[in-house]
Amino acid sequence: MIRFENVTKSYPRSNRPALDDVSLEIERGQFVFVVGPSGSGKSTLLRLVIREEPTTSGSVLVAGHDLGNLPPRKVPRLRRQIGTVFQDFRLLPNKTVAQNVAFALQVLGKPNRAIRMLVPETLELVGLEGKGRRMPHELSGGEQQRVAIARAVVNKPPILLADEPTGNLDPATSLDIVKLLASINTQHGTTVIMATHDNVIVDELQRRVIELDNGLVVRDEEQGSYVPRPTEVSTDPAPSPDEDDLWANPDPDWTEDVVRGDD
Ligand SMILES: Nc1ncnc2c1ncn2[C@@H]1O[C@H](COP(=O)(O)OP(=O)(O)OP(=O)(O)O)[C@@H](O)[C@H]1O
Repeated sequence: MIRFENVTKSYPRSNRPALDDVSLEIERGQFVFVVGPSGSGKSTLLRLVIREEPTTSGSVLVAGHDLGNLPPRKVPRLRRQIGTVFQDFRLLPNKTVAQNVAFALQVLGKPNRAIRMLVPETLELVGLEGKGRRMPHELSGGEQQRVAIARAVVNKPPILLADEPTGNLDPATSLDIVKLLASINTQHGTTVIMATHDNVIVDELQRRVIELDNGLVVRDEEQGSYVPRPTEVSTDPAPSPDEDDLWANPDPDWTEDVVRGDD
């Protein structure tokens, strides 16, 4: 379903590639942890899957489509197949929980009848039944992340990307959130790729683990754990959070496309 063929990604003004000749394949319905120290390339790997960034060399294929050959007008269609969840929730602060989730369907031009059915169904899936009228600031961090997950999956995308989704949560809440992602994976067959530093979670879930170090895949195990190596923390600054904020900076092509309802 997702294939990286000898993918190298170099950012301008960087003295080493963020991903260096990475080849891997993720089957439909898999749950995969991408682990590694800060700066090892985890977020870059996810960004390439939604074509937020082009590769420098090599190919990324999603459902058989080489993203390097995807015309810009088809990028919105790709992104509709991929839900995204981030560390910082990215909820719309002035909308209720239900409105946050509904908004993801409204921008896709879904009819109100479908929205009225899908929103409560999805809030129940993430354990937020009865909380649809709350505002985001009236929720705990774990609940806010559940809203973000509901928003990401309400359109039933086949792929869900989660970039450090537990980074702002305490250990018990983190485990609950990852168990929710795992249940979405098993119940709905959603392919889940989760970037994380959290070795406790990785050890608990015992799923496939792809470990990156300095842009290289150093380990790929079907059922693995993760032992972080404290000496390998990168000194490069992390990218600013706004750079990959799909919600704050929607791709103009994407917005136009969804407003037209172009399929
Ligand atoms: N937009 C960018 N411009 C320049 N360099 C970047 C950009 N984004 C990432 N990098 C660099 O690419 C490398 C990999 O970064 P990436 O964010 O993919 O790592 P990561 O493993 O997700 O890190 P973290 O766990 O801290 O989020 C780092 O050296 C980083 O500084």
